[in-house]
Amino acid sequence: MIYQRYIPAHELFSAQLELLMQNGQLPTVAAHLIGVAAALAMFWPFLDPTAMLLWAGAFLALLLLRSLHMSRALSSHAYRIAPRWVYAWLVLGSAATGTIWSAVYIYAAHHVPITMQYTFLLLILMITAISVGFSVILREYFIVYLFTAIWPIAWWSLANYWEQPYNLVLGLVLLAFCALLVVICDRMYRSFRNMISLNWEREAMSRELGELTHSLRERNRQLRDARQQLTCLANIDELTGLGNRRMANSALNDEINRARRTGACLSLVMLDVDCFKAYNDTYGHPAGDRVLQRLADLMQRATTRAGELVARFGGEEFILILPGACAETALRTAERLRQLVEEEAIPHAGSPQFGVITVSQGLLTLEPGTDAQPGELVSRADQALYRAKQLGRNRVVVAGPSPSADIGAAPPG
Ligand SMILES: Nc1nc2c(ncn2[C@@H]2O[C@H](COP(=O)(O)OP(=O)(O)OP(=O)(O)O)[C@@H](O)[C@H]2O)c(=O)[nH]1
Repeated sequence: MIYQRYIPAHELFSAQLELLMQNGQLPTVAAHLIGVAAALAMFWPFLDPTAMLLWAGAFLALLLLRSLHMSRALSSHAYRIAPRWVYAWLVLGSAATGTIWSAVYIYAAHHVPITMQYTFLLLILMITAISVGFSVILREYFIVYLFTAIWPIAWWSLANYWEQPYNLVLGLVLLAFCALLVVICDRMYRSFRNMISLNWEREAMSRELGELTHSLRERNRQLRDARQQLTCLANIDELTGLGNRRMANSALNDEINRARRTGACLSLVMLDVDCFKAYNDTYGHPAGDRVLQRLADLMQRATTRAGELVARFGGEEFILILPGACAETALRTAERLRQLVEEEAIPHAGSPQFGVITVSQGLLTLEPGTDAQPGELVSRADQALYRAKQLGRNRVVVAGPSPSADIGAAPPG
């Protein structure tokens, strides 16, 4: 469809019909009404008034029918559904009105003065000239009118050349007039058709462009979604739904830079499940997985402040990044988490000291104005965690300036 640039013949025909009816409906009725009124005024003294009124009534009824036909065809879109049928009726109406005018002229020629007769002819020619303006959209439609309204008068004039002095000349002039109008009408018809085709092509192209833009937008959206999904997959730990090590590293980097810029504190907690190997050995690996998921929930409950992030750093080790938290606040958070885990009371027969799942944590705070690399911070927090394990597990150890200065903040209760 996108490569089609020429209007199909049936669509061109329907468009011509539509244009003809839209533009021609009013001028047709108006021109013929003026013609009827003028004919009545001119012939009233010479012809039988009753016959004239009957004629005018019949003509008006015909005009009304034509107008109704056009309105119905336009509103029901019949010109698209059954264009041939609509066209046939239009041509029939055109032939009927043309025939009426020529018949009236020929009849009046025997009953009215010659000046009146020629004035009437001028009137018919004027109506024809008005018609040419819009009815050439469909060449044949106009030609039918021309050959029913003017052509018979021309031949009648030639056939009766002896009756009136100018009949011969008039007949020849009218024949020439018909020929001229046919040529003009053909030219106009071609330009109208080109205009419709061009219009159609422009509309088709802008429609295609619209569809193309729409599908490109849709494609972009899909790509954006896919990218988001990929980013998500690349940063999320499948088991716990927390961020993974990759996300943690990137967040830590960002937070160190932010802390450096704003001069705020930044704390970091490394957390490890105690005696987890024993748990796996006792309860099985799937049960161990479920414990990790429950712990992930607890860690999220303990870190609700804006900007705080929990990630799975690897295996059964987790990291908590606490932007803006100085040592005291961070210790409170870590301790609350330790208690939450303890209170969760997940049975752990393999934990000789506690009998439930516990966690050890190493906490490190980056004081304002201190510079450090992410790896260095993680390593120092890890050392504090190692100390927590050494000191008996289930506790938080705050990293000091050196490993020997680490502070075991929360002895097991
Ligand atoms: N179920 C489960 N176990 C895991 C996962 N990742 C690591 N582990 C287990 O975690 C255990 C870690 O054991 P260790 O490093 O020896 O430490 P631990 O037994 O926790 O002892 P401490 O750390 O000294 O208290 C190993 O048995 C791993 O198999 C996991 O995704 N699911």
